Amino acid sequence: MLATASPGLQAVARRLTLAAPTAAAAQALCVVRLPRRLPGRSASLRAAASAAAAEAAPPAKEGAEELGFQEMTSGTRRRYYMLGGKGGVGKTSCAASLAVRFANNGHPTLVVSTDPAHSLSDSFAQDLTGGTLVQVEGPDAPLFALEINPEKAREEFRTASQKNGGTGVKDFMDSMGLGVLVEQIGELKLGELLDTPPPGLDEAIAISKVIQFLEAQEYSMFSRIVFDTAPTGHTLRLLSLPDFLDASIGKILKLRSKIASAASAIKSVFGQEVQQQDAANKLEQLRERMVKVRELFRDTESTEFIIVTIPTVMAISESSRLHSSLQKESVPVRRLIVNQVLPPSTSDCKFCAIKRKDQTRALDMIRSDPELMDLNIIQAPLVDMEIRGVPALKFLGDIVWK
Ligand SMILES: Nc1ncnc2c1ncn2[C@@H]1O[C@H](COP(=O)(O)OP(=O)(O)OP(=O)(O)O)[C@@H](O)[C@H]1O
Repeated sequence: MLATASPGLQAVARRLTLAAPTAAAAQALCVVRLPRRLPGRSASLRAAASAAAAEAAPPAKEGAEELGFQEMTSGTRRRYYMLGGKGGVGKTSCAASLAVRFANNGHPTLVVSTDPAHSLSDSFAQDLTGGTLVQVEGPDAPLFALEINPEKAREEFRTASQKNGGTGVKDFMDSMGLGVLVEQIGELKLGELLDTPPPGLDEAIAISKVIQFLEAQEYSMFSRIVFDTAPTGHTLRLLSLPDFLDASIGKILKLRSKIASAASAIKSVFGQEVQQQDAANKLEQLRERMVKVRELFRDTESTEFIIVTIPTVMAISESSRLHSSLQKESVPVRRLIVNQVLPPSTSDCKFCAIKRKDQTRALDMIRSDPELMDLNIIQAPLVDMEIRGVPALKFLGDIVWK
């Protein structure tokens, strides 16, 4: 693209990609300038935030339900917010900024990443890795982060499945004329199910792990839980996963009961019954948790899925498909964040004018898309530097979550 661009455009593009975010670059690009000094709570920061918010205010939409931050923060009953969308649109930045905003409004908050490629640590500019609760330094009320390691979470199921079967059992059952049952188990590919999991299983296990955690006393303090989910494809597969697991685990459990009587003989020779039982129990547990994940996703009282997008045709088309799939699965969606919107400016920068026109077209597309037009649209401005660290997230959060 650079090769065919005009010299002027090339110069701007070079500045876009190479330059450190200077005041001049920000002005040329008409982005919202993040205050250079971000002490977090200074009056100048608040003033800058509200000026940017006024600039980037979403157009009033007739007939749309008014959904502000007030509504998100009211009440102490626990609520879950899941942010999802296409890769790279700003899911983590929006999720982390929402978590900071909740914490600064007095809600003990937990922000969880279930994306196998975590970026919470990068976003908060703090080490939050390790798969356990880590307190985020900075906000007024307690804010904890949890990066779930899907690989680790899957390990226990894989271990159980590896114990399931083996040639010793097969030979023994063959000799008893029951080899066909072992083959049937083999066909179910129980081991493979967990060794090379179907897409979405990692994410499902990660979320189910969180549900398991949330039942523990240690987690009872959190009144707001924000999920930074994996990109769209994972989310969609995750939603269809409980049915898939229901079917395969259901078959396994049926077979287990068929085998039960014959297996008692095996037990005395190989001690395998206990292991079979163990694997089946783990799978049954997994299935139960998947059902809970599905219930959580569909609970309109406590859960909301927020789609994050950017004003480009490709991202909006994907958001439209995502919303359609979420609706089919009865997942409550009420808000759409359009991130990285160029705020209005009096600058005559040609690049910005073209870019803004493109974005305006994309925003119009949202307003006429049957899947998206009824959602509450929140516009988040493009700021002139990477949003990293609590003060920057607070800045973004104050603009986005009004
Ligand atoms: N409004 C914004 N203005 C400027 N930069 C932004 C904005 N929102 C996000 N970014 C930047 O865009 C990059 C990607 O953002 P982020 O990691 O939040 O996206 P993501 O959707 O979570 O990505 P992934 O799909 O890879 O997890 C980051 O460098 C972030 O700082």
